[in-house]
Amino acid sequence: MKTLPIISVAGLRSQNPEERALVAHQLGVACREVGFFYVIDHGIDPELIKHSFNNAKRFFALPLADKQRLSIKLSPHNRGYVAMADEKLNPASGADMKEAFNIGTDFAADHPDVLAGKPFRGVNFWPEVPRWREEMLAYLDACLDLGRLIHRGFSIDLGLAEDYFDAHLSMPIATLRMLRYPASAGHSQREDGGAGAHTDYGNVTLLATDQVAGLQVANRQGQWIEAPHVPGAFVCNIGDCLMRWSNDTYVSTPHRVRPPEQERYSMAFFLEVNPESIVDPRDILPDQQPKYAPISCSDYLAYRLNATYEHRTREQ
Ligand SMILES: O=C(O)CCC(=O)C(=O)O
Ligand SMILES: [Fe+2]
Repeated sequence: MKTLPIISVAGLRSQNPEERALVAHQLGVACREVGFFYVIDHGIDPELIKHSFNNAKRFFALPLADKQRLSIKLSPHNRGYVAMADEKLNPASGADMKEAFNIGTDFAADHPDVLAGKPFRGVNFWPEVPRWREEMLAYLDACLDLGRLIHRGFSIDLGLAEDYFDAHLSMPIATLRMLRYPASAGHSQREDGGAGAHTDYGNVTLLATDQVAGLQVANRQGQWIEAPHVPGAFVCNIGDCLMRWSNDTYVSTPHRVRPPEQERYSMAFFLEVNPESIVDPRDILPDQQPKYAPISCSDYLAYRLNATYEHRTREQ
């Protein structure tokens, strides 16, 4: 495998079940074989994507002190700013030369789940940039709709009721992460210096990239292949939670970002399911011997994030 498959998901919106089944089959093959594919004909307005990239740039251009005031270290709910070299996606390797900003499903400070301190139910941090909040929430919502649609394809492929995941995606943990990788100008020694090799934690990730190369994906032979920018496409990949839920039927695949020649921006939308959803392989594949014990989505995600960020587990 030298290139990633490109899948048009328009057929998932068809009234005709055969057209939906055809796309579901293509998704299923990709999810079993590589866990990575490009999604085209996704229906998200290119203007919205363009505005979102511009907003990400406007955020990263703020003075460091303004960004640090929104630090992820102030949020137990995985929201906020991650400074340059503050994250190691592969702890065995070095620090990632990138900065990031996370927003999630938007909750008011007086929402009952926020007041109750439920995991991942927290307020977002907002930069003081005009129209920023509205536009980024519109983009997050559009990604969420697309994520739900793709899950319909997974359900068909896995032989489940077509709406199987709908109940698990009614109020999911959804994170939009803007990323900026500085230009290395050929100086970096490490191939994984932008982002260390890792698998994603949730169900699916929808990644929008700019035109600067950098993302690499491991193929089954353990070789790193380039995942170049494909105009108008999202890079979509399976995360560990869906791999676990599907008893390893679908695979989450390691990927990394090499230090780009020029400054590079990307936006990753990570979709998990509802925090209280129980991820149990027996529910998806009742005839198989389960390889994993049941776990709630929020417990699984907290366990994975705690391994990535020291600040989450450090004694206060
Ligand atoms: O920026 C990219 O191309 C990939 C980012 C990524 O893999 C991640 O944030 O999980
Ligand atoms: Fe990733």
